This record gives sequence, C-alpha cells and structure tokens, in this order.
Amino acid sequence: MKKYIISLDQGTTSSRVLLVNKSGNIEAVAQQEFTQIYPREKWVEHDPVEIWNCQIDVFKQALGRNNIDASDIEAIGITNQRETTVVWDINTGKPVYNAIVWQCRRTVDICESIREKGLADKIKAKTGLPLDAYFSATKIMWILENVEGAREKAEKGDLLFGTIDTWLLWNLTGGKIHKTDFTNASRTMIFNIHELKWDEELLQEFNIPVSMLPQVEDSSFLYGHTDKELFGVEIPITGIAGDQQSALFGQMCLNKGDVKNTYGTGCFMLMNTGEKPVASENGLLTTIAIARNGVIHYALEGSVFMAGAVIQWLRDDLRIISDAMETETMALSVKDSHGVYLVSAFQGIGTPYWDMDARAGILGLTRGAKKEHIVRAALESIAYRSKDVLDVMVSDSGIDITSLKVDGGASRNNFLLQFQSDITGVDVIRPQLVETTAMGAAFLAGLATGFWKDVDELASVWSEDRIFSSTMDTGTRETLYKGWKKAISRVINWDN
Ligand SMILES: Nc1ncnc2c1ncn2[C@@H]1O[C@H](COP(=O)(O)OP(=O)(O)O)[C@@H](O)[C@H]1O
Ligand SMILES: O=P(O)(O)OC[C@H](O)CO
Repeated sequence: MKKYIISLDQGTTSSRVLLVNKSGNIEAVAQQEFTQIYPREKWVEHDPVEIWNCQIDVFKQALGRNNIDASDIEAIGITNQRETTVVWDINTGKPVYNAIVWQCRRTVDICESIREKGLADKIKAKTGLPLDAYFSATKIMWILENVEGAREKAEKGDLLFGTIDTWLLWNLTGGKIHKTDFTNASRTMIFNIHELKWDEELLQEFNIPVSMLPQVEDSSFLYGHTDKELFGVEIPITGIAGDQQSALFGQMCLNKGDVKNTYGTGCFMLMNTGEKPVASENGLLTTIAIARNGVIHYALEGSVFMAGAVIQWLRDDLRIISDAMETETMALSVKDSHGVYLVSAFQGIGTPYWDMDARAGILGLTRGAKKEHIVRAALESIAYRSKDVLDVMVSDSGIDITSLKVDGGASRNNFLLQFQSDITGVDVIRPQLVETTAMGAAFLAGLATGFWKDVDELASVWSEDRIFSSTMDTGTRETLYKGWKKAISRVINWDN
C-alpha cells in the first residue's frame, strides 16, 4: 500500500507542497516564494517557467528532506491561484508571454469595449461572473492582440491556454496532457456553467480559438501520470481544484448551505449552494464549487480585497506593530475600539458596495484614541467586511447561515474570530488543520484512487479546534454595525 498523497498548492506568492498520510496528517511541508513582476502600475505578472521550476523544486525538497521514495506516493493533487493566465506554444512548450496574474488590471479597457457592445448581462447569465479584468478571458485576448505572432499561431492551433493547474499538469506529464477541472474553468469568463462547456458564442465575441482551450474534467479524476524522467516512477495526478474551491472541499463543506471564509491577504467566502446555480443580485459570483462523480455543486462567492493585508500595512507602513501575532494582545488590551473604525478601501471596495473610487479611512478618532484602538479597529474591519459579504450571501441564497468554517493565516487570531462571531451572531468554527486549501486537493486526489474510500472516511480527518460563539447582545451588535455603515458611507466615492 502506498503511503502518501502529495498536494501541490501553487499560490499567488509562493508554491507549497504537502505530504499527507492516510490518517490525514501532514508529514512534510515545503514552501518557496517566487518573483512578483510589476512591469507597470496595476500590471502583475509571473514567470510561468519560474513557477514550474519552483513547484518542482519544493516537491523534490519535500521528498528529499524526509527521505521519501517517490514510489511511496499514491497520487498528486493540484490546487492553484485561480484566473491567472498562461499561453504557451504547443511545439516548444515555452510560454509566449509571462503569466498575467488575476490581480492585473491591464485589460480594464478591453472590458469597457465589451461592455459597450452590451454583452455584460449575457456574460453574467452564461458564466456566473461580472464582466471584469479579474477573470482569464480578457487576459487571453490581450496576449493574442499584443504578443507578436501570437494571433497567427493561435489560429493555426499552435498555442495552448491554461490556468496554473493546466500549466503544471502539462509540464508534469511531459507535455502530454492539456486539461483542467470545472472549478478552474468556471473562472475564465468563457465557460458556460449551465451547459458545462466552453461557450461558443462568447469565444466568437472575444475572438479566442477553441483549439487553445483545455478539456474540462471532474475535480477528482485521473488526469494522467507524471513523466518518468521527473521522479523515476509515473505518479498519477488525480485531483485538481482552484484554491478557494479546494479550501471549501478541505473544510468538508459538501452540502448545500455550508460556508467557509478564508482569511489570507484578502478574504474569500464561499457557500455551497448545491446542484443548482444561484444568481446573485448583490455582486456575488456564481461559480462551480466542485465536480465529483459526474455531479456538479455550485457556489456563491464573495471576496474582500484587503484583509490580512491591512495587518501587513500596520506592520510595514504605519509600523505600529512588529508582528501580526501582536495584534491579538493589543486588541484585547482595550475594552473596545473607542469609536474608531478603519475602512480598508485602499484599492476601492468590493462586495456589496462595488465602488472603485472609495478610499481607505480611519474614522471616529478622538484625542483619547491610542494605537491599540487603531489595531483593534483594523482587525474589526476584517470582520465587518466579512459580515457585509455574509449578509448578501444569506439574502441571495435564501439560506440562513448559522455557522462559518474559517481558515487562512489570520484565522489564527482569536480576537478576530470572537469578534466575527459577535458581529454576525454566527458560530465561527476553526479546524485543527488550517491548511484546508492544500488538504482539499489531497482529498480529491486520494478519493479518486481509493486511498480514502469515501467522504465519510474524510469527515473523521477533519476536526474542530475551537468554536467561537457570540457573547454580544443584539443592541450592541446593531449599534456597532450602524457605525460601520456610517464609516462606509464616508469613504464611498472619495476619489471621484
Ligand atoms: N495572528 C494574526 N493576526 C492577524 N493577521 C494575521 C495573523 N497572522 C497572519 N496574519 C495575516 O494573514 C495573512 C497571511 O495569511 P495566508 O493565509 O498565508 O495568506 P495568503 O495565502 O493570501 O498569502 C497576512 O496578510 C498576515 O498579515
Ligand atoms: O493565491 P491566493 O491564496 O491569494 O488566492 C488567489 C485566488 O485564487 C484568486 O482568485
């Protein structure tokens, strides 16, 4: 019996590898950061070759440091930063341009010209996504229009497109397999989430040749085997999911109404809405949660751009803390925020306000305000923004949320989670393993091979660390949240 599942977690700033055993314990972790490329204001790129090398290096490190033989690996699961776009030449395997990262705003003008053609509603109806530069479609268009010779090659069928999962899969299989899974496809803005295929009409509108696109498969599926050259043995690759969907699965949010919130640089909240897609009236995305055994589950997704990043700002720019860990003690050293609110609209504000002209502010300061109050207000702002998203998720889905599973770096902060519960009135559940993103891909890979028999077996792997329940009375909750809404109203449209 093979001993391990390997999870490759290719994130926006680093590549990680986790080695998971049958009991669901993590036996080894390796991680490496890679270069962020900012060629111009608001442009963000990664070098796909560096990403590949970095991912394979950490893979080999994880095996080498722990004396693991590749023949002991049952299967590989891949989870990845989503939307980030790579286009490469089928003949050379070389990218024709850097990867255009999900954060990159270079295609805002392309989006505007698509909007002028009156296509926004159609795009939302077909793909579940608002027309935005965030998603892959306009990034592919940009490469085809701006990289010399790319359009001609693409028309001849010589170029391939992939999100990062597809790029890693292609390289792991020695250039043999060009596939993706439904969760990643649902982030491209060219995938019809109802018909479950690339949308011919949108492809025509965007002038993207269908020959570039990967075949779409279930998230738990035998995609192919690693090239023997890499590890001396051929290891099956049997799981793929975008990182937020992988975290949803890793949190065992398998049923309609289950919700998770990941507190990282930003916050991503996803609710499993079951086998039917739910359209949002309030700026949430409708996306594919997971595809297993031929069954699709959909999700509603809301995101907050600045969450843990606010804490980094306090540390690196305001310099009122030296470590993120300090914020918990500082916040607890004062009895409240002393009326201070911090709205972290540094780059505009998303769900449900969607105002790119909003700017950040620290409001309600009096002469008695201390840095502890500002730190507390910063942590509270993460919880207030998550409540903003949670409230519209309830109204759009018609499903009452009674508990919220949490993960991500900032979910280590007990003050934050207690305040999250207080301000929402919802139980906040932190699992023992906060590596849920990587675990989700490991679970998907292990389920496909029978390493784990079924999800019931996995349910015993997931265990709770702590539940935070509200101790705040309704009156206080309402007063505080009213103050938050007032603070929001002051920063809206600031830069206009
Ligand atoms: N104890 C803490 N309290 C508050 N924020 C924290 C704490 N520890 C880490 N963070 C924040 O969490 C983020 C890192 O979380 P992580 O899940 O690694 O993010 P990402 O995957 O987006 O890089 C950072 O922005 C950091 O400021
Ligand atoms: O790599 P992360 O954790 O910042 O996640 C990025 C998201 O997938 C973008 O949609």
